[in-house]
Amino acid sequence: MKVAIVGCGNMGMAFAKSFLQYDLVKRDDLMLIEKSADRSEALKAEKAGMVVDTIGPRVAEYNLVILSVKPQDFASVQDELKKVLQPQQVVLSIMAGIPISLIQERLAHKQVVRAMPNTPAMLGMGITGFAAADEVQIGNLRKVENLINATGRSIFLEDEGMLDAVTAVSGSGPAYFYYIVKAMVEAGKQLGFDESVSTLLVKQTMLGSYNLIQNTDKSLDELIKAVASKGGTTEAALRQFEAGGLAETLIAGIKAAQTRATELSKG
Ligand SMILES: NC(=O)C1=CN([C@@H]2O[C@H](COP(=O)(O)OP(=O)(O)OC[C@H]3O[C@@H](n4cnc5c(N)ncnc54)[C@H](OP(=O)(O)O)[C@@H]3O)[C@@H](O)[C@H]2O)C=CC1
Ligand SMILES: O=C(O)[C@@H]1CCC=N1
Repeated sequence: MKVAIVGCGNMGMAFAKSFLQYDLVKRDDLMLIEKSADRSEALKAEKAGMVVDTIGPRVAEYNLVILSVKPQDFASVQDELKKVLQPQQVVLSIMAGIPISLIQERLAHKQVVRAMPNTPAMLGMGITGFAAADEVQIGNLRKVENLINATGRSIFLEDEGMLDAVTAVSGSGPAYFYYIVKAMVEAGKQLGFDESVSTLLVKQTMLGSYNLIQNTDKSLDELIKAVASKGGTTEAALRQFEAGGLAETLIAGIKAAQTRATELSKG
């Protein structure tokens, strides 16, 4: 399969590297289209594929074209892409917010898949929600799904409308996790640990707790209860979180991310 990637930043490269790692795409069959000169130099040094700075006629030779520029940059690629796209090609967009119908209209192209991955894709541990236009041939959809699965796990959504919710929950999710880790590390520092010790305490706690979630049949409430002894320390912390509306704030933040995804769809 020949794959062209338009915009080779964090996510474009996470995809490229996963495809190469699982040998789903050969280096010679990968075209990396990147505008930034610094980034292009770095990509050339990595020898991950052919690096070019603009969309040209050769893009027509690729089976799949991945759009991984920022949503705000879609306008800067749509006209050049429209000129070269062929009906049998598939476009896979990972741009937040922008709906399939708008991509189809701007590119005058029918076979469009839309996906929302997350940065753990860099380690092959991502989770991606994806949806497809009715016009995407089933064989093509399977091929795209296989490529996405090289970056981790995936969920096919019949209802494209839910992709903005995927964006809010798991697309942006890694940043929420880092934010909480950072606050816990800061708390450890304020309690007297130096940064490295505090970071070790928090990282190992997160790793162990994640594995407990994965390896138990207890619910999250039961897991919390198993830590929070009656009249003990955890209860004191949880009471403070409740008083500060921590859960409500997190939920409101995630809803704000969904609202922003919907705004991005309007360009
Ligand atoms: N980061 C994340 O966690 C996730 C991001 N996404 C989506 O993935 C997309 C990419 O995000 P991310 O990888 O973080 O962004 P990056 O900024 O890291 O990568 C985008 C790259 O595209 C380049 N670019 C911009 N315009 C063009 C152009 N006309 N031709 C070729 N290259 C161009 C940018 O260059 P320059 O910097 O010079 O503009 C940049 O290097 C976004 O649409 C985002 O919504 C989806 C899921 C998760
Ligand atoms: O913040 C963003 O807009 C992108 C989409 C999901 C994660 N990063």
